[in-house]
Amino acid sequence: MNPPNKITFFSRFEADILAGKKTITLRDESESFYQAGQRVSVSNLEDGRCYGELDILSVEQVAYDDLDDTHAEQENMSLAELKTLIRQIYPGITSMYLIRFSLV
Ligand SMILES: CC(=O)Nc1ccn([C@@H]2O[C@H](CO)[C@@H](O)[C@H]2O)c(=O)n1
Repeated sequence: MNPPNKITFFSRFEADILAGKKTITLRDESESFYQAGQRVSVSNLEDGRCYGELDILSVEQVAYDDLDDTHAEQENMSLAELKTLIRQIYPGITSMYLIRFSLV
């Protein structure tokens, strides 16, 4: 089975993604199937509305404890905000998948 060629984000990130201010996302094992070179449609989780396409540039594992200011900058937030957010979305997670993307 081919991995789904779509990715969803919380709708509050749409503006940052379209402006090129958010260029990475951190996901758990359930979304580790994305592959560099893949083109995916991007849509809002809440209403399913598709608003563009992303090229997946890389997928690599990263530990929660290794998140740094560079990751936060690529998420267009502070490191404290990013770590709090991850704790909310993925309670107790220690290892994630860092997915780099560019808007098509
Ligand atoms: C919609 C859905 O299924 N899942 C997720 C999971 C994560 N994220 C964002 O990725 C970054 C790191 O986790 C942060 O910016 C998160 O808010 C998201 O938008 N949607």
